Amino acid sequence: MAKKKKTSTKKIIKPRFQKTKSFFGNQQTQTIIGVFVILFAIFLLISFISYFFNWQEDQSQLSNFTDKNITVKNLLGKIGASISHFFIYKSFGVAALYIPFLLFFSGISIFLKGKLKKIKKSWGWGVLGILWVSITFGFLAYKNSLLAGVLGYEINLYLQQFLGKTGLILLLLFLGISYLVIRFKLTPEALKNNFKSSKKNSNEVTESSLEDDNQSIELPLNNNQSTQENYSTNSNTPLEEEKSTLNLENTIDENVETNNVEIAVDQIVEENHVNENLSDKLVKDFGEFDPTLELSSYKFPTLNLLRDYNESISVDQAELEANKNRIVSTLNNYNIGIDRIKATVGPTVTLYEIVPVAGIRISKIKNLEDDIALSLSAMGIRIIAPIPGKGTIGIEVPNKNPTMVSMKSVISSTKFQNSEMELPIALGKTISNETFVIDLAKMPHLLMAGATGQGKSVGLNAVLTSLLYKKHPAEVKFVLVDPKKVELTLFNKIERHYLAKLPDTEEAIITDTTKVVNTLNSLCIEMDARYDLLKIAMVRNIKEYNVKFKARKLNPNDGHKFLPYIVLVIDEFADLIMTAGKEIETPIARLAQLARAIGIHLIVATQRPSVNVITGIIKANFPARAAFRVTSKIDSRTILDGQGADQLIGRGDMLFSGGNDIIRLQCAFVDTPEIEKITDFIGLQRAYPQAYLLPEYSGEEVGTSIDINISERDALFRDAALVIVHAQQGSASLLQRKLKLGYNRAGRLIDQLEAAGIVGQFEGSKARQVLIPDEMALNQLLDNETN
Ligand SMILES: Nc1ncnc2c1ncn2[C@@H]1O[C@H](COP(=O)(O)OP(=O)(O)OP(=O)(O)O)[C@@H](O)[C@H]1O
Repeated sequence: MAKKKKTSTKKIIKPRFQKTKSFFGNQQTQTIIGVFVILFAIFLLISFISYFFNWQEDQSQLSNFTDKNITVKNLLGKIGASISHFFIYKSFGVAALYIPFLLFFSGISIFLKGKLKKIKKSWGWGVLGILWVSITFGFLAYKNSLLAGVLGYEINLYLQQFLGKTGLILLLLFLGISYLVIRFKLTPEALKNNFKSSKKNSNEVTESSLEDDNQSIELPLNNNQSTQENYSTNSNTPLEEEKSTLNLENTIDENVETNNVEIAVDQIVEENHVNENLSDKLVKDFGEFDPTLELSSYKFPTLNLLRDYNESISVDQAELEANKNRIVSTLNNYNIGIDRIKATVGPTVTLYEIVPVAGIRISKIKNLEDDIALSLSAMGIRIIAPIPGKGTIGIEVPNKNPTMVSMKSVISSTKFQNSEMELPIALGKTISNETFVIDLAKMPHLLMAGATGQGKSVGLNAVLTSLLYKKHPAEVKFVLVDPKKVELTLFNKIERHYLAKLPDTEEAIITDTTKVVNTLNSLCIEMDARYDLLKIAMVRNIKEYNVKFKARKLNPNDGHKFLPYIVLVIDEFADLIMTAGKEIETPIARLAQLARAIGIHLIVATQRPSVNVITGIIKANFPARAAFRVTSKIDSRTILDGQGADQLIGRGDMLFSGGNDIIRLQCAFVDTPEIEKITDFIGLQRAYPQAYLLPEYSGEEVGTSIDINISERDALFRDAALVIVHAQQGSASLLQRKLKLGYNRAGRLIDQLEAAGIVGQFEGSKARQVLIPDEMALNQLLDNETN
């Protein structure tokens, strides 16, 4: 609970704070502020110094600050005199001189983009020091008004009242010593060590000067006498002196014999060491890695690009009353008594929450759904029995005058604006008129279904718009698949900002089935590559990886890079499955199963949510489903695992299931002109040199070579041959249908069959001739080949 409260306060403060932060974080602003502070410090220093010489004469003039006839002697005029008077005379006395120095170093620090923390620290200590000096002078030199300053003197008097003079002396001593100990780490040990090291330094100086005096010592083998002298300078007691002399004599004797042999000693190479971990140093020097830097001047689309609609929900009291009466009387007809009834008016539907009298079975009301709908003579009635989390029964009845939910209203909601989700999507509004925001990164894939004209494309646009309003081009990339070739074309304008594509392709938006297969396989390669990067970085998901990369803990020379999220949007999925079958389903299923951790998320929309389109394996990996109106209960069950989507009223009325509960929403409406404005706004800004490039996938071309090696034949070659021979018809579409293959693969198989001499040559629109009469002949041919 407490935690919740905390986040909500944070949410309110953040946007304004972020603006200020980015203003001050701006390099130009920092330079200007830095220069200003440095010059102001110099201004203060000059005026302070000048004040010490002229204060008595200037002081009397200050009361007439605005009088033109009155002049002051301070080098920096009336303002200089006034400021100095305030800081020196009225406040801290001579200690105020430290203020310009503090300002000067702060200015330098800001100018050189130093750390704010350091500046704060030096000010903290500086102000304490100034106070201490001022109070101490207030106590010791109270007669000199410039030494102490009024403030220092007054504090000193105040403290004297409580502590007496001796007490104050002791307190000042204690504070002064504590200051030195904490600020400059001045402990007795430190002083002792300092003293020792300075003594040692002076010894070293003496020794080295000795060496300088007696250069022959460099070659001890030739000059015994001086060596002895040199060593003995280090001995302390006479005994030690004697020992060392003895030892030396021995060595010297040996050396005398060998003194002609030269010895070359390799220089000892000292390894370099650093005091700071490299990544910490990099972060300190350059700050955290900022992925948005390349497009640092990028501006997010503004809210005024979105249209305003008249959106205030009007509550029609008469309509509410009439519906209530009809509900009560219908239920009474079936002997269901009602205890209480409450209405919540939403944008498209009104929820009537009913508390039945004790003893009524909920299933009884649920079974009467159609009868109630009939008696209310309205489509779109949905009965929720019971409402999860409440003991009531809900009946949703469409409003006579539904209200449109504009994209602007959901994008501008604080719920969306303050959301700290990875991939926030404002889908629409709930029945209680709250903006409904979901995190695509958590879902992690979304399946959208709805009959034609019920709002799917608008829904997809709402998803993309949400991401464009919240994510920088460096953070998210879209792969758009649009077989209809019309829905997503406008997004072409933001290709170099937000889209990803295969290398060597012209259009980023994919409309062709072959390219879809290649792109899906390329995404699988990207997925595997990302998993490798995650493994090397020893992190579990893209979020942790990017945090580590930003903290400069991953070296770009090892292949590490900032990983943007990739959102794959497929419109008209049914079309693709029908034309390319397994070739599409396999990579989709693979991506859906594995891609969540590495930041690839799928949004798949289909008109036909039938089981051969949304297969078990796809369904199992898409826990989040959005259903617009569908035409049958079966379709509703396929998409939502429950009915209800067939009861919706269309035009963006939708049910969303995030895994458990099903929520009724009115999808936000965004029109083509609005999308055009947004994409224009983004598209006209500076962009990356090209779209984000996906890894190359070398899908084989159709029918390139007839000379196909037996070992390179498709695994389904024999099955395909059988199909063709049985049907006596050499067509690729037959293979597609019978073997559930994609167009490409079927085409490749036909080529292989031609190379094997099973079918004849390509004859335009006619099916190819089949050259093998029956299965036996086929077996014979294939067996001969292997022998
Ligand atoms: N959220 C909404 N609010 C209000 N009206 C909507 C909403 N969504 C869709 N509509 C209306 O329904 C029409 C059709 O919507 P849309 O083009 O999204 O349908 P669709 O499901 O994509 O159809 P198709 O599958 O044929 O492309 C829109 O032109 C608009 O008038």
